[in-house]
Amino acid sequence: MRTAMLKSIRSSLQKSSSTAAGRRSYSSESAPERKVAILGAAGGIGQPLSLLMKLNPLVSSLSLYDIAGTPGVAADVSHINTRSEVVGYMGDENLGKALEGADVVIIPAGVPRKPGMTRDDLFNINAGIVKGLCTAITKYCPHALVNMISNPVNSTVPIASEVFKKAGTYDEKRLFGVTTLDVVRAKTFYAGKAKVPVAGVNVPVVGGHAGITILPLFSQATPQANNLSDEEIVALTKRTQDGGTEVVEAKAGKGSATLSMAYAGAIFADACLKGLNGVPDVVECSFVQSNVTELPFFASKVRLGKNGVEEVLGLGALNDYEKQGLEALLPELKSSIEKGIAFANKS
Ligand SMILES: NC(=O)c1ccc[n+]([C@@H]2O[C@H](COP(=O)([O-])OP(=O)(O)OC[C@H]3O[C@@H](n4cnc5c(N)ncnc54)[C@H](O)[C@@H]3O)[C@@H](O)[C@H]2O)c1
Ligand SMILES: O=C(O)C[C@H](O)C(=O)O
Repeated sequence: MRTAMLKSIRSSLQKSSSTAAGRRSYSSESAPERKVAILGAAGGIGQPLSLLMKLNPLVSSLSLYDIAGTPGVAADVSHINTRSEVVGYMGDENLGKALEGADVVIIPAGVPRKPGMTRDDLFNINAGIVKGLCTAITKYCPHALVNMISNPVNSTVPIASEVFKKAGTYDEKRLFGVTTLDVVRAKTFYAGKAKVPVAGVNVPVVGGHAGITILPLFSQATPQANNLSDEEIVALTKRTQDGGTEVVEAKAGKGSATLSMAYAGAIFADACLKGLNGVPDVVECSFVQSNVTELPFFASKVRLGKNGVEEVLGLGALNDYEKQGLEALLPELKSSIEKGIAFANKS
């Protein structure tokens, strides 16, 4: 999937460098019309994500919304000679127009961490932002696939589900917490340690998206590396769990992961679009409503289809270390989920 996306980005870029590019018709123009809305499009994630979605030939309409700054981002991105029409919308009064008819809504709106903060420290601000945006989704595009990036994902996804339930629009197949960055990191770190080409690596990451709730399953990594010790697997697990903090500390007060997140968000949105378009066997990890554990939401591999989630796949066989990790994460994840549900129902 990633290779396919890179190919399509490369092919778009190659076409851009041709003088005849503007007159060429792209084969993807025969793909269905798809509107993608990005809420928080002028932010650190929003801007590169807008660029990557503009490069995606499956998108015919790209709607960029933020409380400020979107006219500039939209004008800039709109000059790229790819398929989608780009429109920027700014301010609450334009949110409805931004969302109307959207097939996929990606939400990176909200504040990022600073060093010393946990993702849960963002709850007080981001919970309200997500609640407001999801309320608008119930009115203007209740059938859209929602890709939630705003942190704490372990709570913002339950908030969204409650907002949708209250409005009578909830469809568990259409709500996703974006945990793709954990998979991206696990692949990169594993390939580096195992000394295998990263392009062919796959690592499922399950649980949630914060600290120990992020559980990479290196026992299921492909290709299986036999050259890694137990200590190295523990270190890889910890690095994956702390990947976000590694970036927050390196940025030293200037925010959290934006570029790698935009990449991960673009991969996940691309998978959603492929699923909607009927491409078979599109599988990504995501934090979704789930029966895989006793918790109502859990990240695991998910098969995407024409209605969103087609199948939530099980965890597969875990080794003892991963079983311990699973037991350890459940209480924290449960309390983050409950915190989100309680917030959404408070008013
Ligand atoms: N899921 C993940 O893996 C992951 C990875 C990285 C960051 N994040 C989270 O993504 C969020 C955004 O991070 P960032 O670095 O882009 O932050 P940022 O501050 O650079 O950008 C956030 C944008 O949201 C906008 N915004 C605020 N309130 C809004 C509203 N009501 N409607 C629309 N837009 C609104 C802001 O104007 C800003 O442009 C943070 O919560 C961060 O923790 C999640
Ligand atoms: O770590 C953060 O605060 C941002 C994001 O969740 C990440 O994993 O990079």
